[in-house]
Amino acid sequence: MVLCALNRQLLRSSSSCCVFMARLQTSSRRRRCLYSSTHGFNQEETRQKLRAFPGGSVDLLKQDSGVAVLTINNPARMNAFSGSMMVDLEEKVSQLESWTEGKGLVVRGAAETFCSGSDLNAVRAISSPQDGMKMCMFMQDALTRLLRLPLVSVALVEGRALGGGAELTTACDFRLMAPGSVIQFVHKHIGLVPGWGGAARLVRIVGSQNALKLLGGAVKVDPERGLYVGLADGVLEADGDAPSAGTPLQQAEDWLRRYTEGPVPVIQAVKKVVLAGRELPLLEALQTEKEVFGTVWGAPANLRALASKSKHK
Ligand SMILES: CCCC(=O)SCCNC(=O)CCNC(=O)[C@H](O)C(C)(C)COP(=O)(O)OP(=O)(O)OC[C@H]1O[C@@H](n2cnc3c(N)ncnc32)[C@H](O)[C@@H]1OP(=O)(O)O
Repeated sequence: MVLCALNRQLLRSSSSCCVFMARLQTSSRRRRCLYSSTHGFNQEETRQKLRAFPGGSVDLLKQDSGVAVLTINNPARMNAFSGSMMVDLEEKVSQLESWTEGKGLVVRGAAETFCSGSDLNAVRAISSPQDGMKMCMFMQDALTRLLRLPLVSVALVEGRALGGGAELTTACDFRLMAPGSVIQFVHKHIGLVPGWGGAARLVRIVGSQNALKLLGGAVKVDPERGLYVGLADGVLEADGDAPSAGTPLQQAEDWLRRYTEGPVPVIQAVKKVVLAGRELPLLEALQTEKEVFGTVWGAPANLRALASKSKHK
């Protein structure tokens, strides 16, 4: 009886694991959106609405090293997200989904500050609950897909990451903070809670106790506190303290290198198994791990390593 139940569970998890694997596959076709018409969501219609609030851009630079740089670019508004930038972000995520040679991603803001969240002018203009929900679903989809990319990603936080900007940092695998930088979930101060998936992700990163403190108190998280609560994974050298360390972007790329060094299929496989463990119940995560394992076992990188009889001293 117990075995039957276990078999049934395995069968169920095996089919949902296949769905998860299919979602993980890097392909040139556009991904299925997190929300659909059953949720009252039409992605194309929302895109059109968001484009009515122009300004700034989200820029993508794919490098031969396999590490891309995504820049939130609206310095006149402390890199706040206009509507057209939300559309830009989703398009850049689509481009990264089909980047077969990619291994890593740095997400940063232009002009030495990260991002001050939603453009408050757009927020005021689309303050109806229906439009707010559409923007929320659009950004949840874009940021969930950003975190699910088979790339190891890091948010390079200089200056401030406020509101939606703080949420964006949680859509990366890691966060590096520059001296003097601040991550702050200011939502409570403007009568909101995170809506871009930031609360759900924050709980997974720092635990529910710390998440409640950071959201409930709209706490300013500086690098020291960031390391303490586990929101930050590293702190950059201050400008001038160690000139040889390079610019913040160079430091972030150097920091990321230890995770992106190696063959593309292996790096992508590492990210996929961690993602499965992060998002799926145990049985489904195990199934996915098996599928991903099957893609690297006996593959060229594996055979080369075996032939070289490498030692791990
Ligand atoms: C679900 C998403 C929820 C959200 O993200 S809601 C948005 C949350 N973010 C905020 O409330 C940030 C509000 N802004 C601020 O607190 C301050 O501007 C900030 C970022 C601390 C910078 O302060 P300062 O260094 O004194 O600079 P400043 O205030 O003069 O700002 C320079 C220019 O940038 C503008 N700005 C900053 N954040 C903005 C935003 N989110 N939307 C629209 N415009 C924004 C600000 O209005 C100012 O423009 P201007 O020079 O007056 O034309």
